[in-house]
Amino acid sequence: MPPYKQPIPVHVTSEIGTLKRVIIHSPDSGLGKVVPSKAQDWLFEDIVHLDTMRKGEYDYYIKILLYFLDPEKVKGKIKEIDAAANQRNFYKPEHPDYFNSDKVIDPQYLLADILEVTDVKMRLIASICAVERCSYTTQGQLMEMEPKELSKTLISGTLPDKSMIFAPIPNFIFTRDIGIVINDHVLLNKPAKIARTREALLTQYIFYNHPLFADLREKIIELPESEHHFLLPDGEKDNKLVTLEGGDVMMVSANHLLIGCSERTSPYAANQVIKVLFEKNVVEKVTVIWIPKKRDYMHIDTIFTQVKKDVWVLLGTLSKKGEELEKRDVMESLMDGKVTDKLKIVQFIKDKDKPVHFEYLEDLLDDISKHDLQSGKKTRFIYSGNNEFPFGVREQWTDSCNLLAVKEGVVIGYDRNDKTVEAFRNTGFDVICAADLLHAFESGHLSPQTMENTLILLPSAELSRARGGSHCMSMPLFREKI
Ligand SMILES: NC(=[NH2+])NCCC[C@H](N)C(=O)O
Repeated sequence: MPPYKQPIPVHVTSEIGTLKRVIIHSPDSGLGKVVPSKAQDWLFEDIVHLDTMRKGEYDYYIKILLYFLDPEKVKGKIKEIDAAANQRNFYKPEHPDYFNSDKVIDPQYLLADILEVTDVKMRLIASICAVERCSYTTQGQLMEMEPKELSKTLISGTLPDKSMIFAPIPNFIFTRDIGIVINDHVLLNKPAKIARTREALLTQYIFYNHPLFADLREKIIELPESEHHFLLPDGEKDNKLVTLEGGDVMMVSANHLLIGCSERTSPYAANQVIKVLFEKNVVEKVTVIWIPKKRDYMHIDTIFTQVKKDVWVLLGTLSKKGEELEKRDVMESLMDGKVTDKLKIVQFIKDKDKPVHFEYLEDLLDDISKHDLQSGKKTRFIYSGNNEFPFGVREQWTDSCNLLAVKEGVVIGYDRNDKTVEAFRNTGFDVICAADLLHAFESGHLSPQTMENTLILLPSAELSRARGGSHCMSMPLFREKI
């Protein structure tokens, strides 16, 4: 069997252990089909320029991930890969020159693999056509397609002749939200928004059918709906909704999972997750964080992420810091409308009746650093926008708090969040932009193994308009233990 077909280990016990395998999805043509009248429904606030997003931004993300996770694919080859004559073929999952890594994995590639099996192909086409309300003729047409082309079509919604048969799924680049690895289990998502339904369906088929995940089948967790949910009158349905997206789930240490209750993840789903995980003995502790149901904070990973055992980046206005500032200067808050939306944080421990309450986000994060991760150091907090009004909220909106750790202390973020970058520098971090980092890797001045305490800046004018950062654009499958 070629390496891509052998089962791979799947295991994540933290947010910061050295990243070894990850699922990402390069912006497909569907992102270039978003129209203003649909942008809100499809969860975009703006129209992105696809070419710039790919060449000028996302391709850097891929090269950096490959340098850290699968260096042979890129080391010494960057010039060649990006030569105009090669037309970005290295980045196209359907092309023979595709980088084809089993460490940095695109679901489009996996989907093409599983569509080789006729039974899977038939069932998936039927399911998608039911959801997308396609005609019987369209189903037949899809059945005739080659797996690689079909995979592209099922994602982008566009046939090879460029006609559109259903809506794109432009948020598929945010692979964080499709599923989450919790120790050696994977929890599949139940998206809250219709725009993300097809992503969940494709992911379900990939995890249940691709040979890479053959050893994982018994460990896939799907959340059941509440019993007899279909009998509930409309008014009562809301309380029993089971919706959950990966941006609200964080594996902070082997025994401890965080779940956000947000615009996207319902309390009922959080309850189901806790039940299943405790029953299966997957974790001992689950902390639920209620955040305001607002577009700006769609998931908890838009409010905070982890950088090192003892360092976190977070939004000040929702934290202790925010409240301290408010108390200090009432007038300022009256003038600028800065209001602290208080979070509610409750921790459940297996076999203990009484949950533990945390007043502030910093208290919880400090507890994780000191007790779960044994950092042995004073916990440090880096605030979005350096906590200066109005930069904290401005930069949070462009994902200053949504960083992906490729190893402990080395994180990828966006280049546009100047004040947050300044805050990183003040905390002793090096800051380097993606292009300079690649030069330094190619010339041998830096190496992924020796780098530490660094914020890597990704160009982000287009990517940030899709409302997600590098944390959202990654679904870690394997991280080394810390
Ligand atoms: N984990 C995340 N924060 N994901 C961001 C998803 C952004 C996407 N446009 C949406 O609204 O769904």
